[in-house]
Amino acid sequence: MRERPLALEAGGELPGLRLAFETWGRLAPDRSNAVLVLHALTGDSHVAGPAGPGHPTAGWWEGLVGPGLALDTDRWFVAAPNVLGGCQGSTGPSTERRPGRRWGGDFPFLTQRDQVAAEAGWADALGIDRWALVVGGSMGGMRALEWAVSYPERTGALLLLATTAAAGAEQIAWASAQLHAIRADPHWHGGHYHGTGRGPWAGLGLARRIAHVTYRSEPELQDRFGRAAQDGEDPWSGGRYRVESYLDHHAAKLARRFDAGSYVVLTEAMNSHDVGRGRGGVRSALRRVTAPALVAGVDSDRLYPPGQQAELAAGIGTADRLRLIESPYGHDGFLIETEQVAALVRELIG
Ligand SMILES: CC(=O)SCCNC(=O)CCNC(=O)[C@H](O)C(C)(C)COP(=O)(O)OP(=O)(O)OC[C@H]1O[C@@H](n2cnc3c(N)ncnc32)[C@H](O)[C@@H]1OP(=O)(O)O
Ligand SMILES: N[C@@H](CCO)C(=O)O
Repeated sequence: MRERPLALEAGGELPGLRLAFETWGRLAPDRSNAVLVLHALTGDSHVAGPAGPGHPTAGWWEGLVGPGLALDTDRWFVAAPNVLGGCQGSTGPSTERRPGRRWGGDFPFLTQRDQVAAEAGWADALGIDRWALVVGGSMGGMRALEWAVSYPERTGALLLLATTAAAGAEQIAWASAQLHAIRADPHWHGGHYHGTGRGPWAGLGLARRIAHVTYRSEPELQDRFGRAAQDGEDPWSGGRYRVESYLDHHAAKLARRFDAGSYVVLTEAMNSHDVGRGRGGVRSALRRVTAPALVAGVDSDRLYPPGQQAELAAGIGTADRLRLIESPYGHDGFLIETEQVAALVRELIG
């Protein structure tokens, strides 16, 4: 819980904010072994570990964090906050603004910088002045970059995965379609639906369908599903193609575990991302990074194409050449190809 309100970049302030977090390993007496892991849009603080109370699924980077793994918890103290504006324990639209009243559609507009400022306050509370490594992919990579630019003295090393210096026109365009899908749902009610027993779940599901296609690659979808019909269904008489059923599954799964209001707030925060804003542009901002850095893209990523990571690798003076994760899975490759991510972690801090 932060005592002071957080002053927001767009104006106004957010009082009484909380960030949920998880940690693994032990913080060294000199506090030099702390690693910050930042999750993507619908991720959470449960980076590793089994499913259990409060965690309907196993960790999303299972295989990366634990004894003997790349983020070896016998050596590193790994910490992961749930992003500000999210819905897995941190303050967001679904949390109470005051007793009995949720934020809903009154939750303020956030930027990645606001979210990182909140994380810096949380790091202060943990007593961590400097991270040995800050790592994140996609939206987590945006925040990792903001950490390295806003707080170079607190960022010991930097690993950026499948991310960008600034949200591009196409990324904003895809996001815009998703925002419209949610806001067009008759149960959206301007974001004030919490506690009514109903919500814009159809809209959130539609947003996830749109997003999920962008998270995967065309060859993967073609190889995996082709033109096949879903078992027992006929697309020519009201049934679905197998790929439609797959998207329906991901839509329903997200609608069960994620808040639409958070999806809107986080998507708008991603759209706002421009590390160069107020800093003389992207190139000038990237020159602020002092941490040894690695930047990697996924070779089949059509949402955050490797050209965006090439810009980062070229602009960050301390970065090595651009690395490519080889994967058929598109943007989600940074979540799925954990062995290749582990190799990058080891190269940077191993
Ligand atoms: C995994 C979590 O949700 S953890 C919670 C935190 N979440 C995050 O961090 C978000 C990050 N996760 C994600 O974005 C995705 O879930 C990923 C990237 C991990 C998914 O990657 P993959 O393992 O490649 O999953 P994939 O896209 O193949 O989907 C598999 C699911 O589709 C289902 N599926 C496959 N084909 C079909 C079909 N024709 N019809 C219906 N369902 C189908 C599978 O049964 C499986 O279901 P399950 O996930 O409920 O077990
Ligand atoms: N599948 C990931 C990708 C976003 O970068 C998520 O849902 O968070």
